Parts: sequence; structure tokens; C-alpha cells
Amino acid sequence: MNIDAFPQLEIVPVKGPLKGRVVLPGSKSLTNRAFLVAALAKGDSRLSGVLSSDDTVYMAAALRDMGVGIDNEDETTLTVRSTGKLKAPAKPLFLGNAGTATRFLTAAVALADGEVVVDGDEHMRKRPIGPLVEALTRLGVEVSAPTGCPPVTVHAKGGFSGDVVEIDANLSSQYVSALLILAACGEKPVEVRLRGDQAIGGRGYIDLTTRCMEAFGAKVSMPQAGVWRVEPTGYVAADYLVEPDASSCTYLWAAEVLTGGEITFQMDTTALTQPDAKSRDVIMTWPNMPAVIDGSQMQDAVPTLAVLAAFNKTPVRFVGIANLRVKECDRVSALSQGLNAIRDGLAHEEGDDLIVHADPALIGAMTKAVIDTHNDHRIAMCFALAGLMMSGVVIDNPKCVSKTFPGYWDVLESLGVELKHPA
Ligand SMILES: O=C(O)C1=C[C@@H](OP(=O)(O)O)[C@@H](O)[C@H](O)C1
Ligand SMILES: C=C(OP(=O)(O)O)C(=O)O
Repeated sequence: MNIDAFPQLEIVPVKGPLKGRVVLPGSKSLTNRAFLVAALAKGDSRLSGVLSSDDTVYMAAALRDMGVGIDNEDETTLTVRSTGKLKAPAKPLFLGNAGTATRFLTAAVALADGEVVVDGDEHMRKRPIGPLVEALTRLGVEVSAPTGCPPVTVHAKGGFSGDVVEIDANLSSQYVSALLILAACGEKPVEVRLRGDQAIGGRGYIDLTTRCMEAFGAKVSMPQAGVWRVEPTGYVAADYLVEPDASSCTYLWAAEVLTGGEITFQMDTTALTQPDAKSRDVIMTWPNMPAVIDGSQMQDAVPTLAVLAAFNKTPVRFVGIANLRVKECDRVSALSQGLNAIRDGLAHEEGDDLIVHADPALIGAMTKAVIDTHNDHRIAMCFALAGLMMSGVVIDNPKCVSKTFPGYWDVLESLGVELKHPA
């Protein structure tokens, strides 16, 4: 569908189970890791299964601006050609609202020579990066971010000098991933240590990072919990297959259980290794979801789970989700707001927890809810699920799904979902 023609989109409730086959897009997290690590390797790396979406296009464009060749073979296959070095770009790197691209590049550009400015859109300019800037400073990188958020200016000198660095990763695991990717390009082994509370959210994303680094020749060990030791191997060019995106898959798993449907995918999705794959088991418990769900290790699946919870038999409290407040928008509040637009009193916030007061009577009911997506792809995608079950759900700015899943609305249509201009 031509989504540009739809400033708002109304979802028509399904008349029966959703059935069909879906080709999931590639993982955003793995595409952006593979892009960067391949760019830091000398030679040609062939990446397949890659995602093409706003976040990955920003990463690719930034790498091109730093002298890396990226040649597309087809929509999901490309070759990254690199000397293994990044050149300082002629202009600031603009990374939209892509957290992965912004955080990973803030560290990696220390390997260039000259001034590099890492910047994003107005949302990204509100997402904290101070802890990463502080850690890079300790590694001897000359870097500043006066507001604690992008823009970040790095006076790159082709490397860094430190060998031990502590990082406070409570706000984002991406800081750790960024340091690890950089660390393999040092002159000596580097230890990256978590500061304080080691039970950070998104631990699984760090495992994704180390596995991707290892696929390009890096050597990473964990001498103790919360400490990673990275050997100074650099990276070697490699062929790499990006697995499908588990977070994107959560909407389809949820659509399946909500409608009693059956959706098949290009692979067995129980084999996905990304953190959000854990949410599948929780999704499958609907309409008897647990009373308390700890979202800390499946953060990007929380919006999906929260909308599912609205149609559950019993209330659900989401805990461990404080850092959802610093994602593309404040997701705790955006979810509460959207659920209350569907039915007043359907959800409330308690500290950083989100309580969803389940109401199975909503199934088949009518509402008049225009969902403010706050330009957040996950808010748009998760509230579309509510529209499958009840009439009157309108998604404002549906185009924002292009951040990670540009084909989302087409996929829903291919499953028989009717989408229309709001009445
Ligand atoms: O490393 C990654 O690929 C990601 C880590 C998570 O963010 P935080 O580490 O900021 O929580 C997640 O929400 C994001 O979509 C992708
Ligand atoms: C939080 C997200 O993205 P990022 O941090 O990579 O911008 C997301 O995709 O849900």
C-alpha cells in the first residue's frame, strides 16, 4: 500500500483467524552490527538477510560518508568493501533516531582521523549518551556531548589508549556493545566492566554483539560476570547471514494468538537468538498471561505484550521497564496513553511500572481511539493489534514503522487485514 497517502490509518477488525506466510525482515540489531564490524575489516564482506529500513539506511550512509563501499546485490544482499579504516566525514553523521547506529558509531569513529560529529533527529537529541561519552574519555578519546545527548563531537586520532573501562549501562546496553566493537581495534587487550548493578536490561543484546564480532574474527571472553575482555585482533572480512528480526516477529506472534490464526515464516522462529525471541513463550500464554511480566530482557517486545494484555483475562503488571522511557519516545507513558484512549482506565503507571487492567470484553467492542504514536514504530505496530480485535482504532502517522519494519502494513494486508482511511 502507498502509506504516504495515509496520515492516519484505521484498522478494520478481523472477521476470522489470520492465516498465511510471512517473510520477516532482517534483524535491525544484527544488520547494524554486521555493517559496522564489516566496515572495520579490511576486504569484502558479503552480508545477506539484511534489513533495509530507516535505521540501517542511516548506518550505511554514515559508513559510506567515511569511505566504506556498500554495493547492493539485491534487496537483502550486499557487499561491504573496506580498507578497514574509517575516514573522517566531510559533514556531521546524521543518524535519525537510530540508537544502534548512534551509539555504535560514537565509539567507532574514534578510529578515524579528524573531527567527527555524530548527530540525530530531535528525538535522538533527547536520548542520553553521557555514560558512553564518559567511558570513551577514560579510554583517552577526545569527545564531548555538552547536553549529555547527541550531537557528539569526537576529535578522532586513529585509535584510543586505555585498556580498562567501566560503564554505567543502566540506561542502555548499547553503550557496552559500542565499547566492545571498538575494543577489538585497540593495540592491547581491553576490559569493559559494568559499573554497579550488573543486572542490566538488554543483557542479551551484548551477547548478540560478541557473537557478531566473533563471526568477523574477534576474540571476546568473560573473565567474570559483568566483565568482557576483548583481544586486539581487529576484524577480518567475512560472509555473514543476518537472522530475521525477532522484535518484528512479536507482532505476528501476537496477531496469531489474538485471532486464533496460523502464520508461517521463512524459518522456525523458535530458533531466533535475539532477546525478544523470549517473549514468544509469554505471548503464547494469552489469554492467561502472568500477573507480573519482567520486561527487562525483552524490552522491545513490551509494547506488543502490553496491548495483548489489554485483551487478557486478568491484569498484568510490567516491571523492569524503566529504560523504556528513553527509547524512541517514553514508551511507558505512550503505552498508558494509547490504552487509555481505547478505554479510560485501561492502564496506569506506577513509578516506572505499567499496569494493564485487562478487559476481555473489549474483544469485538467499539472505541474511538486515535493512537498518538509519538513517531515511534513500536507504538504504531503494537496498537494495530488492538485494531484487529475492536473497531475504531486509528493509528496516527503510520509511516513511522519505516524505522525497522517498512513492510509492516503490507504484511498485515497480505494476511487479509483491511486498512482504510479513518471515517
Ligand atoms: O543493541 C541493540 O541492538 C538494541 C538494544 C536495546 O536498546 P538498549 O540497550 O538501549 O536498551 C533495544 O531496545 C534496541 O532496539 C536494540
Ligand atoms: C529502542 C529501539 O531502537 P534503538 O534504540 O536502536 O533506536 C527499538 O527499535 O525499539
